Amino acid sequence: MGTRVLSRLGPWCSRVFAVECDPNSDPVYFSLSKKPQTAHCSERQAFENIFGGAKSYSLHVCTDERFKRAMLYEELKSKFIPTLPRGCRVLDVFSFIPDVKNSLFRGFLVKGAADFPETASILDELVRRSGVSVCTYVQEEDSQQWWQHMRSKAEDGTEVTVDKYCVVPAEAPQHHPSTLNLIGNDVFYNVWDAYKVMEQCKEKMTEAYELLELVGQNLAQNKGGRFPIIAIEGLDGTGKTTLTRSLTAALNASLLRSPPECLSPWRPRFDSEPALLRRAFYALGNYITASQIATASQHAPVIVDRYWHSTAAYGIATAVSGRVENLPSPGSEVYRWPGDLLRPDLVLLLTVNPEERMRRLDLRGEEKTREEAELEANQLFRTKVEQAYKRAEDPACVVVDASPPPDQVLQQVLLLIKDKCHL
Ligand SMILES: Nc1ncnc2c1ncn2[C@@H]1O[C@H](COP(=O)(O)OP(=O)(O)O)[C@@H](O)[C@H]1O
Ligand SMILES: Nc1ccn([C@@H]2O[C@H](COP(=O)(O)OP(=O)(O)O)[C@@H](O)[C@H]2O)c(=O)n1
Repeated sequence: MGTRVLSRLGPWCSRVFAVECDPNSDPVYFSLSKKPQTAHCSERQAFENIFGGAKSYSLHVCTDERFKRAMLYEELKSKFIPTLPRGCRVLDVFSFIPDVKNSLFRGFLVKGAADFPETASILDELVRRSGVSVCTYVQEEDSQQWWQHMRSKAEDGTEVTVDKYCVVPAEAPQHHPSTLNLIGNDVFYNVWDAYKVMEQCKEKMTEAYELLELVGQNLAQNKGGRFPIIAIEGLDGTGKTTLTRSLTAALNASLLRSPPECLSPWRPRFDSEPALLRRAFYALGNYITASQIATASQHAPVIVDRYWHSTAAYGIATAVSGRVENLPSPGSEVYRWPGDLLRPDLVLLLTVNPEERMRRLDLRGEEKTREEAELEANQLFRTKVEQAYKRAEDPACVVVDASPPPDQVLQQVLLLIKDKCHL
């Protein structure tokens, strides 16, 4: 178990736990105590709901190395969880120290596992894995209290219960736990932070190696020319491609995109990697696009189809679970622009209502990225992406109603550009 982590981030028993049962309501929060404490009836009911009538398990990825943490989490999610019998219910569980950045460990609560003996043996196997801790939740009959047993393997291979704590109710923290690790895991605020992530997999992935080479060649030039730079943002299907094309013709501009064309062949590969790598890929793509913008803006206005705000808005909305209210509040540092990335002069956020967006996507009928497919199925996620866009600062997004016909949207945008960029 991650002793180094626990010494840096405090002992296990000082952590708070959050179990998410339903994305539309608050998680159930609990902490640990050596001494039993009496819980109110409603709190006992909440524990009953999350742990169920029989023994439950929780798995926590406990390492402060972000790369290892991302890989282990993905492995549990994609390889281990699908092997559980259908009758088991799996809930997301967080363990964290309130208000301490980067203290979040993600994991899973497996409910109903005791009904399937084979599940217990699979979970037992995980006790041996470095970076993963396994706990069981047991209700003591006489006291009706739930106890968390933290398990490990002794050196001779026999299983031992290392520690045992009473599960007690905890207050909801001020900020949702899923916001604690955003910086440096889901959003990168300088090129080197994303670069370091990519470096960790360059031995195993030739795509990562080649991407790093490209970034290295494109970093020198990062100052805009004398022509304005206009980024067009919005959810898929809001009309970005249509508008960027007509705008480029109307302004005699250069059209660029993020990720840039040169990264297109590697995109499917990174889209199927764990979130940390996927985010690092898109973050680095912005720096390559920035270098192309720097050159192009010396000769003509530049239109960019998606840029940094897409990377940040999708990254934040994917990582922050549950309700829109769980997003970091407006003004939070997560909505800032990276200091080392070429800034656009104007960012336009295209918005249309969900029905119209769906109608347009159906008409287009193309293949979608996995993230876009999830987005389509999930109205809550879409709302979070749009909210994150709207909270971006310096430059903020100027919201454009993109529901009128294409030509009207173009005229509206041309007026905006004339006003803001004096073109
Ligand atoms: N203003 C508009 N009114 C009606 N349909 C539109 C409009 N803009 C785009 N479309 C259509 O909607 C679909 C999605 O537009 P597209 O430009 O590809 O969006 P995005 O690049 O944002 O995913 C396309 O079939 C396009 O022809
Ligand atoms: N600059 C960018 C562009 C895309 N993306 C990611 O790419 C996905 C959307 O890209 P896309 O190419 O499907 O979008 P459209 O250009 O089709 O609207 C989102 O899921 C984002 O996570 C990003 O992170 N940063």
